Amino acid sequence: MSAPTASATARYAYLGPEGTFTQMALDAWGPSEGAEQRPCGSVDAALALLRAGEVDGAMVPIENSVEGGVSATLDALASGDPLVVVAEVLVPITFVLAARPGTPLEQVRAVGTHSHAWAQVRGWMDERLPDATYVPTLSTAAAAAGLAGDGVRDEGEHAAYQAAVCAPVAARNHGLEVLAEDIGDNAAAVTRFVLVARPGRLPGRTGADKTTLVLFQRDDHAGGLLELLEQFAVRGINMSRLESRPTKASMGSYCFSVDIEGHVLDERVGEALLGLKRVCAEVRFLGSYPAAHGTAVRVTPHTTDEAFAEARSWLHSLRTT
Ligand SMILES: O=C(O)C(=O)Cc1ccccc1
Repeated sequence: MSAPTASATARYAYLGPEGTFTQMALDAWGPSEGAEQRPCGSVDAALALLRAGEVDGAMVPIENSVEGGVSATLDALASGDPLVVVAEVLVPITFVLAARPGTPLEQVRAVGTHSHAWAQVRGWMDERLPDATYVPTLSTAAAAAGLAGDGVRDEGEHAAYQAAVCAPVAARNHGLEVLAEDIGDNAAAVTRFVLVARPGRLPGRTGADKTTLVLFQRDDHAGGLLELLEQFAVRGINMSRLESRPTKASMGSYCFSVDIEGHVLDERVGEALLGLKRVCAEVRFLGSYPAAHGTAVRVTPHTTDEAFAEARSWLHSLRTT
């Protein structure tokens, strides 16, 4: 099937409200003029709309260069009705500290934001607001909205924090004052977002592709993880992410969430999947899609499609003569 492109009539859910980094990723992914954007309060809510068929795709954060994997997304994709990643987007992140107009920095005792944003401004906070406590919110823009009193249930309800860490656009949207700009500890911080769809849209091969898998072991035994990893190693497949997540079935039971370089249509990836299928209790295929960096995967001479085809025809000749 063809690679997905943003379509004017399509409907996309995203981790909202308006002004999140996830919305920036959705805007950066495709020309969304005419396309419907549906902000959702959580990653789970966005994926539920997708599973229910109410939207055609959902943009969600999956990983960032400072804090690692976004557990809510990894877990939601590892269970429930199958979904697949059809595109990835990298967004450079710039954080501001915003407050209701007239709030001096000294009056900030608590700060609201998304857990991944907090992890990226911890150094700045330690230096400038060492006594401030952290109040987790479902997104950075939700923290800004809560501060401004926008969208709160009860008129009298006020946020339990005096400042929010959010994108400059979220501060603007809610009429907040920026107390400090560029407060991220790592200027090179990047977050990776994925566009998820219901299965049935396998993006074409580009030569610079990634495949995402969740691997469930049959049982817990010595060398179990090695057994999974060697399926990639012997076929010259590089991994770009590996995380263990609890399966939630029992204490100590983990599955492995993995990104590898290559497309399911590549022979070496197909062969690795066959190997994994034999040794795993379950292999969940979460899609093959173009890598955002666009750099072609380096393939060693003995793991090209041609090398596999040649070996297969040699075996066939042994069996048929
Ligand atoms: O809360 C947001 O704006 C998001 O899109 C999630 C997030 C939070 C922090 C860094 C990157 C993405």
